[in-house]
Amino acid sequence: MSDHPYTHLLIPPSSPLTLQPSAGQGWGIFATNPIPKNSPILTETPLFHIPKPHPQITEHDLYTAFSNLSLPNKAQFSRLRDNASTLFTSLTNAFAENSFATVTPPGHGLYLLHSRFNHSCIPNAKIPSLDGTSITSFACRDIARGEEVTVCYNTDFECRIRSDRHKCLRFTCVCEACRRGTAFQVRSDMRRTLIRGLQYLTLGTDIDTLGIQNRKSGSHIISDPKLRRAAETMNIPLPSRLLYNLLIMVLLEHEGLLDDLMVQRMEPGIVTIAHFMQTKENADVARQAMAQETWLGKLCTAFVLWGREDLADGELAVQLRQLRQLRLQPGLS
Ligand SMILES: C[S@@+](CC[C@H](N)C(=O)[O-])C[C@H]1O[C@@H](n2cnc3c(N)ncnc32)[C@H](O)[C@@H]1O
Repeated sequence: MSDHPYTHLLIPPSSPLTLQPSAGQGWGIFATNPIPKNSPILTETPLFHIPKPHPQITEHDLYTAFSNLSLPNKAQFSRLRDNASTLFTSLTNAFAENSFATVTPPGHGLYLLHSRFNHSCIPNAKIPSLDGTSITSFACRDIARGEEVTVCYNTDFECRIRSDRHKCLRFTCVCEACRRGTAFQVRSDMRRTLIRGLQYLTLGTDIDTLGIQNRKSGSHIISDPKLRRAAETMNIPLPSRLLYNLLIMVLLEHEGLLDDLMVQRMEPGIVTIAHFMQTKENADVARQAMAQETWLGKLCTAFVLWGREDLADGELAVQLRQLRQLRLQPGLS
């Protein structure tokens, strides 16, 4: 182990991290000190950046980029191994396993250290989308000294079950949510199936068809045809919409996925739904629910709304249908 090429990869002294073997997943990055939730973990600039979409990046582009590196950087690059074991068979393979997409400028960069983070379906770290070519990862929950730092390699895994996730990953994930035969894994699949169904009810479409017109819908998720039709035509009443969204938050929390970034993404929509209600009794319950401290508290308080309708249901359905039309137009997101 002492002479493994990764022991020569340079970690900035300011980062509380070390590289070491990780059971069943090659090597990984581990915390050498506690890392508090929301604090930065590691900032890294790419060894090189290629301003092209991935399929257009050729072996020749990579060879040119490699040739232009300084000698110490060439040496760093030469330490990369396929999952810490064998040499990569081509620059294209090495780049595929060690690069991240950047948004501005559009392209892909080769990041020696962030590519050493192993994947977890319940990660403790995140890498926000890249503005500029420098990456900073941060802790999405408290990380203990000695704990492995992990990120989720895909963006929509919160509503995908184990078998579905493994098709996307191309390796057999060994994280807690994937360890077969455990009670946690069984419950995890149940929670993620429920989240996917609840998303169908609130968005009117399945994750696999989101934003795509005329594609086979994932409508098997909701078996009741009446409920499915109501979801697809955006006719789910506001009180149910609120309950479905609160239930998603509770399920995400139980799954260990409700970090601050997720709350920032989800909360504004839930607050809007609560404020949109026009039937006074509903609006009063929604206000009381939203004043509760925890997501479970909000859900329990809102539960009396189950099965109710609201005066604003029709107006909301029209607005949501318009919004969906806009999203489906090319160039709009
Ligand atoms: C970008 S590398 C991560 C670092 C790698 N472990 C190393 O030693 O260089 C991605 C590869 O690590 C392995 N890996 C990452 N996360 C894993 C996980 N949760 N379970 C099993 N293998 C994992 C897989 O072989 C994957 O193709």
